[in-house]
Amino acid sequence: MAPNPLAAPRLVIDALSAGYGKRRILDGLSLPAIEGGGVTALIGPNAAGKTTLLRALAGLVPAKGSIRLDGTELTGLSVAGHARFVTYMPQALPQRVALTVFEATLSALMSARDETISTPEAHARALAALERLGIADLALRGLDELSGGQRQLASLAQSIVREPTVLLLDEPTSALDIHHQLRVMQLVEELARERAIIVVIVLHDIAQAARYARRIVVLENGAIAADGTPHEAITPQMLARVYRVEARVEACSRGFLQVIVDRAV
Ligand SMILES: Nc1ncnc2c1ncn2[C@@H]1O[C@H](COP(=O)(O)OP(=O)(O)OP(=O)(O)O)[C@@H](O)[C@H]1O
Repeated sequence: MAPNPLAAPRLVIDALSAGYGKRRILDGLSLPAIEGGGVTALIGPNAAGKTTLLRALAGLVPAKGSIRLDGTELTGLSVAGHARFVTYMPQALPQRVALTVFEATLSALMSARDETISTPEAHARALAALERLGIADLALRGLDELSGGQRQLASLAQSIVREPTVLLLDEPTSALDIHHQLRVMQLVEELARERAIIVVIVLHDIAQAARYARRIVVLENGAIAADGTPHEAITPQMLARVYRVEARVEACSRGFLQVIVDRAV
């Protein structure tokens, strides 16, 4: 059964195991449904398994167990089968290929669609994606001529233009200055609400995760260490246990949650 486009989609992960060769990184991981309409941030220390989880959701590492998007079981589908529903933006910046930013965005759109789409409409959508990210001025520049941050924005344009039901973003702001970090986070949050899609985003900036995500999932050693609203998940106790830092969690004058780290322990 195809996902119902009228209702916010639900992604249910049940007893998911995934890894590399014989090495299991996720071992029977289950999560209450991730719902569309808001951002879910996936945080946790280095090597916790965050990328592995996103890659398993995108069908890019072998996985056992169940990943259900509404009525559709994703495990067992081919990479192309996953791509009908899920778009994954990897942490590594895209290869230096000889396409312009516009051509790469257009090509990402065309490769994601089952049905045909008229050329003017495809062009309009590609341009709209670049405009939303504030990089329309880069449309005719070659991908191989861009700075690291510009390449990250171009890569993000290729992900959002596909209009997936599930958007998985692995540290999409790691190369960006503070203006572009906030711009991207605002856009991602708007897209989740406007299109009622599922967005799962891996972030290392805990305060940014708290500000833009509706739900925070903390991963540690391939298992869930905390899961809830930012206030529920981000606590001094969690930071001490999972990140091994002594930290205070306080609201700033505008009510945004701040993490003040005093020392590593
Ligand atoms: N291609 C691979 N082959 C073998 N092991 C891998 C591979 N990719 C990752 N791993 C291992 O899987 C574990 C989890 O890695 P993963 O990249 O999922 O962590 P992460 O939470 O995303 O980390 P980081 O925050 O450092 O990016 C690590 O121990 C890592 O060494």
